[in-house]
Amino acid sequence: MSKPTLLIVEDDPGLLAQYRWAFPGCRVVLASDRRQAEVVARREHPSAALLDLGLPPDPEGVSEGFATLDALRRTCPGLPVVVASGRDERANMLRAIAAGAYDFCEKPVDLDVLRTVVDRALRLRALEEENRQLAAAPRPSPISAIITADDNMLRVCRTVERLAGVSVPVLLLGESGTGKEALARALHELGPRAKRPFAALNCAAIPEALLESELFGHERGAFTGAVRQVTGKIEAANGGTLFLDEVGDLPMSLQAKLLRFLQDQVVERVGGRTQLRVDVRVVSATNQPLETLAANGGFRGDLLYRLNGVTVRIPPLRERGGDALLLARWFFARHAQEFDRRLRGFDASAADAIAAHAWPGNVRELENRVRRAVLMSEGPQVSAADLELEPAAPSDQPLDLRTARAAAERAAIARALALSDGGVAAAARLLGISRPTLYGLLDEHGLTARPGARGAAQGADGAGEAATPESAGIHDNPSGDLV
Ligand SMILES: Nc1ncnc2c1ncn2[C@@H]1O[C@H](COP(=O)(O)OP(=O)(O)OP(=O)(O)O)[C@@H](O)[C@H]1O
Repeated sequence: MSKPTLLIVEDDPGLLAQYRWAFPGCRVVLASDRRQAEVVARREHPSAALLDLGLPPDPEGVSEGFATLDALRRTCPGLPVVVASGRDERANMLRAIAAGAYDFCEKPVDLDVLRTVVDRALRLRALEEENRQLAAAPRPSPISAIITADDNMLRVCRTVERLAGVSVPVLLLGESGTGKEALARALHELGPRAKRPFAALNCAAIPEALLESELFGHERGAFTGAVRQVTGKIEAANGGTLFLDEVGDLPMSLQAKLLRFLQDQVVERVGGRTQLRVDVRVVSATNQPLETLAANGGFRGDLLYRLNGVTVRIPPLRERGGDALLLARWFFARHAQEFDRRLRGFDASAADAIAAHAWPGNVRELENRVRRAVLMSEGPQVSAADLELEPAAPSDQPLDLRTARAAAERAAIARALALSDGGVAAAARLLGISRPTLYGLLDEHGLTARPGARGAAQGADGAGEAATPESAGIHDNPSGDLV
């Protein structure tokens, strides 16, 4: 863990020298007036501050001290500031507390007392930060195969989780590659049928002539070439779940037969005479507007009614906030490991292009592009060209200023996250803002950091930070920590 940063604002060189060594558990940064205090606070994001109220140009009064307190509270909201002031200045101390100071210490300070007060302020700050991170952490999807931080998609996942426990037929509506099959499997695996079979049939991928036998099976000799008895998907799914993908492509003749099965839960193999009782949960999916099809006579209304006990609409990837980048990083990590490629994530062009692309093929398209890029990339980082994506065109930026600013802010954050591989501390540094501010903006824009990156980000925060300028009152100490 890196040491917490303590900002000390004091104009007395003797006291500064004393303070410099008084907090071995902290990285101490110094400022001797309001301007320096603001500069250092903005750059160093201290966890606590100690502030002398008598500062130049009013070292005998308190006006500058109060102005500095105000400035610090504006620069670093939530920063606990411990105020130090001369004896018999109780009224000032109380005024400081009323103005938002965390605590006060009388001068001349007793270092042991001061250490205790500062320590308490630091612990408070750490606790607040931890709570904030927990609150802002991406809520995990209840379905392990689904990576998302988008509220609507999380709602879909929770619905699927709830529906898994009951056997109602579920109709999944969504564009190709949005995760319909993944969710159908989740409906099966999270429910009581999990130990029984899951059988999937893509109604659009099988020629009409073979589809009936695929679904219902056939007896030996049922038709030319039927040399042996074959079990259909419905029978194969007995006790478990049958997933009918692209159900909108089911030919009319089979729609009637499927309806009979759904009504009676019995199947008859092609060429057979016996009716077999089965217990099958049906989950179906389509990217076609079934209701319109039904209204136009292209799909049986009574079958639609049977299939959609509950309809779950899956949003396309382009409507899922920052999911494209989140998923891209996730697939990147997976495939870089799979292919043993030591790449350093996405470059800026890739991050921009991923955020700008409309993803007509949704998650499947995204995974394919990332997999290919991981395999083919020749540079240290994956670029837009590696992903075979057009560089993001600035021309579709909105003209309305407020929207344009929000879009630009969102794009910059997404880009910084991608460049820092989802690490919050590094992204905040790239953006020139504090981590708390970034967490706030992530919430505002519905973006997420790399799941699990928060701890790592915290650890990395102090480590690589170059905080120097003497002008801002920062000096080196022999231990190598900045004091
Ligand atoms: N949110 C997600 N997180 C991780 N992987 C996902 C997610 N959504 C989809 N996938 C993966 O993307 C691929 C495509 O998903 P899936 O086959 O479930 O889509 P689909 O909607 O059924 O597509 P189609 O309609 O073309 O059959 C699969 O490999 C799936 O595991």
